Amino acid sequence: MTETVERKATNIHWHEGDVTREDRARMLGHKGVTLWFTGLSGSGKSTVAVALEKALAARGILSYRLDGDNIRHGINSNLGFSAEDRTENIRRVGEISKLFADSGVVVLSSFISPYREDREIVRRMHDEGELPYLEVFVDCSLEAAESRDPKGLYKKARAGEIRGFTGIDDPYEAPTAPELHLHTDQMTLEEEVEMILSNLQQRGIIS
Ligand SMILES: Nc1ncnc2c1ncn2[C@@H]1O[C@H](COP(=O)(O)OS(=O)(=O)O)[C@@H](OP(=O)(O)O)[C@H]1O
Ligand SMILES: Nc1ncnc2c1ncn2[C@@H]1O[C@H](COP(=O)(O)OP(=O)(O)O)[C@@H](O)[C@H]1O
Repeated sequence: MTETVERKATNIHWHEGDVTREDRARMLGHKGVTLWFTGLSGSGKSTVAVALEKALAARGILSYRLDGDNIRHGINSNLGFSAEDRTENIRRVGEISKLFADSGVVVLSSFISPYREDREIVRRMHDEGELPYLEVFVDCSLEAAESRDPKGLYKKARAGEIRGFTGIDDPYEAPTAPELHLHTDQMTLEEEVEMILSNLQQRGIIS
């Protein structure tokens, strides 16, 4: 099991159930998987996840979105944007994604997740749990993301009102071997959704 932080509890034991992951997949008619959308703010992570969720629902496939902004309102409301907090954010949402994927859901996790090592830890968590994990690089030039600026955050970052903003004065380490690579400044949203759906079909995750 991946130990990414020191475990404080002792005398704890894993408890197996009688209903298996395969049983759950049979009930749902598809397997669980985590699709991990990584990219700059404004690259299109949330937009693609929302459109994909809709397309999956139309096919009777249960998916669930985990989104940086939303998760930071709740379970991760005690985390900011320092490197340490971003790492802890990704560790927690990695574990949450793994639980959802184990339950049989198609998990759509959208987080900037700027550090390669943090993303690799999430991948390893899934590998060790024998759960499919697909990294989706939502790729877009900084210029395009900044010109979209859907929340006005780049403007604030340029004005010095936000410090440590990814792409401006904080790093983004691009994936080197993502399973899927979307160029959202060159493709349409429909093409992006279609590309993901056909990849999931090819892998036998959905029919
Ligand atoms: N300093 C700084 N850097 C980057 N992003 C910032 C920052 N401050 C606030 N925001 C808003 O927080 C959203 C990113 O949260 P994430 O949980 O995805 O970030 S991370 O993965 O921990 O890096 C991000 O959402 P998206 O624009 O959807 O990516 C922003 O809305
Ligand atoms: N091909 C595309 N794919 C995804 N988003 C696009 C595309 N073209 C334009 N956009 C726009 O880019 C913006 C992306 O914002 P958002 O999805 O919130 O990004 P992120 O979640 O990565 O911060 C939206 O306003 C969206 O309409």
